Amino acid sequence: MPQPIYVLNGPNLNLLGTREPEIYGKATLADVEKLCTETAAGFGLTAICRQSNREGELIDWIHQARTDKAAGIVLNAGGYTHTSVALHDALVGVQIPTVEVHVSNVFARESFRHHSFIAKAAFASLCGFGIDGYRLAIIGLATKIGAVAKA
Ligand SMILES: O=C1C[C@@](O)(C(=O)O)C[C@@H](O)[C@@H]1O
Repeated sequence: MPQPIYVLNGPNLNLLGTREPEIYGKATLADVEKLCTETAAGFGLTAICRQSNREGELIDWIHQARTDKAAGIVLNAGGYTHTSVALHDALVGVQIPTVEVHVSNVFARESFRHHSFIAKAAFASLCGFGIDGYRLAIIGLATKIGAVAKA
């Protein structure tokens, strides 16, 4: 079985496509997950895609990623980005290379979005590329872990 990477989306990202489309665009979570699955496959990786509106469930999946020997995590923690010490601690606890992603450019928005508890536990952060940020995150993660693009 190809090596797994976890793609985790947090609260309200199930509403992508209908939620504030002027900020988040019109693509849906299903579009995000398809993009991630295809991009990961291009590097011989399997994207395990999950979304939850609950902090504890996201933490459980971060722990699960270690059990599954995941090669990496792509995480859009949504609003928990700006509040969750517990998600930060989970990422530090599992020591799996992580990329933080945001659909919107959080630094061009309200000041309460300018701080991320995830960033300190991630090796890279991407924001403002729309859903293409997930594709870019997987390419960067693949490079970091030495996964080779399939011909
Ligand atoms: O829910 C979200 C989505 C978000 O993570 C993004 O993808 O742009 C940015 C967060 O500030 C916000 O709470």
